[in-house]
Amino acid sequence: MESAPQKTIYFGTFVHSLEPTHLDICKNGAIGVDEAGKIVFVERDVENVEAVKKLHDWTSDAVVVIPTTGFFFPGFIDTHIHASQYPNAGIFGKSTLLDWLNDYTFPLEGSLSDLTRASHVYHRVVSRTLSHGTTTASYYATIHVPATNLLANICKARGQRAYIGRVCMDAMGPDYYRDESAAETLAKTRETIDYIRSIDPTHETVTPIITPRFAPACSTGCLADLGALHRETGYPIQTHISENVPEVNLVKELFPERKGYADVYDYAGLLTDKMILAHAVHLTDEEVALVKARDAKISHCPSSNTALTSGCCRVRKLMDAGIDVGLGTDVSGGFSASILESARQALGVSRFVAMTEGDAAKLSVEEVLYLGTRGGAKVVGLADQIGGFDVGKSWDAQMIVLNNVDETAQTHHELEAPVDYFGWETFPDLIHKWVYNGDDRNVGAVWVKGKLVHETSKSKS
Ligand SMILES: Nc1nc2[nH]cnc2c(=O)[nH]1
Ligand SMILES: [Zn+2]
Repeated sequence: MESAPQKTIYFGTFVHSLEPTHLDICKNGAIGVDEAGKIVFVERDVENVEAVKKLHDWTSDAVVVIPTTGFFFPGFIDTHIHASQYPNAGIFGKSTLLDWLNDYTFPLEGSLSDLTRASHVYHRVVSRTLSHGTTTASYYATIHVPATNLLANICKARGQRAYIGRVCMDAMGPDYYRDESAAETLAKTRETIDYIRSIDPTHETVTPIITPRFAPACSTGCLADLGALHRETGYPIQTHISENVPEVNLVKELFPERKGYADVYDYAGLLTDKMILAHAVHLTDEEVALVKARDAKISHCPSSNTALTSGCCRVRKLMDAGIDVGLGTDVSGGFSASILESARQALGVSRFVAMTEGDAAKLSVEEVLYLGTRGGAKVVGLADQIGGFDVGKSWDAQMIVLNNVDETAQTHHELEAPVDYFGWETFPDLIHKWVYNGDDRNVGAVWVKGKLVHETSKSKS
């Protein structure tokens, strides 16, 4: 469901990250958004909408007022998600990465050669991520060009900003699910790039992303070709790195001439400021320095790292090194399509690290919200457009509504949301309650570029 954007004032409390440790909470705010979905003013301590309209010579009557038990928040950015794996979310048993790929993942991905099945899966995952407030996602599809192109169509039609990656793998996987050669990998990747260019030439909504699955799944020639394609086209790249120990050892075996895992990508010309590296759990100090030197980005995927017992990522260390970090759900290594769940898991994992390495490792609620929004925007290369409520940025936002349990209140929002608001909490406390207890029932509406892309039926009034 979409509606055309019109000049609109969003009125009420808004919350967004300014820096990792600074969450800006503005009560009685007013944000003006133009027909192009751009934020044209941000006012604080506003008395009423009429005063704001007068101040800005605003002629449109469109106003969205947040319920008193809610706030506008930037849309979440999922920096790493496998759209094709969504049917397996929650199915992984006691497996670890390499056996999980063979036993659960390749068979499912292979089955999406069937376009009817792919259509079903991709519609559902886009609906689900939008309902969780994800306004931008960096997707992995499969090796199939038609199904990958279909994912691009669906994201474009639904209005979700998306990076669409055709998965490249010529050195791993069953016969029915692998590229026959590096030449085939390159040709099919170009096909998807051309298709996405044809449906969205300026990449307003969907953008191709070059997607070598991970080093062990790609021949040296394939990686080099994709590095050259990146240089030629300037399109971003996504892959996995140092997720679990057997995988790191496999890379040492397969690429003995390279100094390490990060060097495999660097040598191929893939470790650039447009690279999103998922996981980065077991990077050495030298690799952290190399990632920083190349300004490559990291997607932290805590749900997945715990589910597949891959390890505990030292996020504090990465942030302290000055690396841009965002959050990824990594469905279906991760069991949930919600970035709010990833934020919660990031809090938990950082506490496990703190139990052995000291309190400095602990992330705060403010920090994980930063990673899920402004941090994620840097990771996907859209820091100038999304991630916060600044003039000039796009209105990519979600309306968060809490459940008002004050029986004497005049206004009761109808959402049966799982975070109870008693009325005596401080606003920062409410945010903490939302992060630890909230889910998609708290998401009343979602906008991308000013366009309504999701609304829960009960929030319509
Ligand atoms: N979590 C995860 N790691 C990978 N490494 C290579 N492929 C995958 C994948 O699909 N998921
Ligand atoms: Zn992944």
